[in-house]
Amino acid sequence: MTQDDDFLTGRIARIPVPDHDADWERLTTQARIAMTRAYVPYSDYPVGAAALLEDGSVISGCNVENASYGLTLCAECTMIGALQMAGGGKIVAFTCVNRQGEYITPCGRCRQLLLEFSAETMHVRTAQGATTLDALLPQSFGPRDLEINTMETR
Ligand SMILES: O=c1ccn([C@H]2C[C@H](O)[C@@H](CO)O2)c(=O)[nH]1
Repeated sequence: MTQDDDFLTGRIARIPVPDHDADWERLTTQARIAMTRAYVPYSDYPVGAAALLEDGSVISGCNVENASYGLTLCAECTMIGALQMAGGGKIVAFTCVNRQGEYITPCGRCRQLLLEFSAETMHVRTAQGATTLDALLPQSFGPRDLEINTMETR
């Protein structure tokens, strides 16, 4: 097993925030793999999301649509559910891609979902490059305002 395989399966500790294109590329690979699991009979727009957690593990998700269109779960939603089911954790880096492998930025609701499980320095890779969740969701209201530690709630 190569170091890349270890990264993809979340078995090795990583630096807190990807500094290098190669680190983002590995995370994006996980998002692309997740995208292939999407259930998108209505939009035909598959999305995959992947997050690197503080402990070095990687969690991913795909969008899951519904005949009642508005009930669609974005890839970020299923990823956050998977994160909690896997024992919780804080996200230090996140990325999201479409079928073409292009970076897309999370919708408004999903920015708030991500905030709930974010490390304070959480970075997001967008088509414009790496940025912070704070930049995508300025003046936010989240668990830190309620002095809730997301790791202590389970
Ligand atoms: O960040 C995003 C943006 C869109 N979608 C999904 C929702 C819907 O299934 C499809 C088209 O909007 O893309 C996501 O999963 N994540």
